[in-house]
Amino acid sequence: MMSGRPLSPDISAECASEHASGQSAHVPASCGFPHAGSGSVQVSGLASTPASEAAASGATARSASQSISLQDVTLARGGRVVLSQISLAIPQGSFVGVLGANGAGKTTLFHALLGLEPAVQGSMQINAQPVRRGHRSVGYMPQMRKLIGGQFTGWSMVASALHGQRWGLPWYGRAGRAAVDAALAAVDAQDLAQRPVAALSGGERQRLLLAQTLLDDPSVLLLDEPLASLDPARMRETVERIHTLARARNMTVLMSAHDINPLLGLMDHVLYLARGKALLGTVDEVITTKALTALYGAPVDVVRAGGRVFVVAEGGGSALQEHDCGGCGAHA
Ligand SMILES: Nc1ncnc2c1ncn2[C@@H]1O[C@H](COP(=O)(O)OP(=O)(O)OP(=O)(O)O)[C@@H](O)[C@H]1O
Repeated sequence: MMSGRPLSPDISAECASEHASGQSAHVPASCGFPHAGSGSVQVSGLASTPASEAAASGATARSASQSISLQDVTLARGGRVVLSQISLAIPQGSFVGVLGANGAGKTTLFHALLGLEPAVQGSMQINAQPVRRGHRSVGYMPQMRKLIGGQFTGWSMVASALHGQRWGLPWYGRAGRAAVDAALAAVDAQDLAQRPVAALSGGERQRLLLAQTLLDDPSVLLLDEPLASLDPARMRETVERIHTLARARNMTVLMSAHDINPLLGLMDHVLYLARGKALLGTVDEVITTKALTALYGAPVDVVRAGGRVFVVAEGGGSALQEHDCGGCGAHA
């Protein structure tokens, strides 16, 4: 078994030199290199098919019940391939944890599904329609959330996502106001409506941000690290809240995270990104030493202890980094 020393805070230099040298056997799993690769895609479960099989069988992975489907999709940022020839299908109503080290491509994937980053190749559908920008059935909580300052109240902050204006002033109308009230109620945040956002805790702000994503009653929610900055108890509470909402509304949720543990028992599936590839399946299918070693192309150990899961790279260091979790210990 491999030791679990915490990751070096400055792993980027180590990753860069390993990558430049072309060595793969000892590349720390946490590097998550953008990888032009051979196009091999490892996807399991969920009616997902390796790209080659899909092509051979003529399967298109499209059906009305599929919420998100990707066929042979390659995504790049800044001219570098981040995800290569990914094919997968996620049924409506699935609660999916999107995992991967820094730079693995979680945000890139979300941006692509939002129509913000066109695919280099391949096709993407949401609700059987080609992905396009401004899809109202897709709710999105971005990773970098600037603190809204001043005396903005919780209600105003949620309402600001409605984009209503009249005579240069915010104008939401009766339906808009009702939508804001309903969204606040959905996340149990009515008590935050009249409080200044600047005076709210991180967890309370997260509830308001979640309320914003619900305004258009989306069928798909993309949540980019919604657990960042939360303490472990708040993390679990947040995941449970989102899970309950998703089940009640039959929403598909993709939630990126650096720690799988707050999601355990609630996720239907894990989408694990590494080295330009994706592995989709249940926790028991994906979070295994064999599956992750194959995905990373380097030895990775999955350790289960005390009801928690730890993914440890060879030579120590967690394959996934903790996020704002000082002293949590190395875990996936
Ligand atoms: N605007 C950009 N221009 C060029 N490259 C980018 C840009 N944004 C991201 N990248 C690169 O694309 C790769 C994937 O980044 P992405 O943000 O999707 O990763 P991530 O899995 O969300 O990482 P993290 O967990 O750190 O948020 C990284 O190598 C990153 O440096």
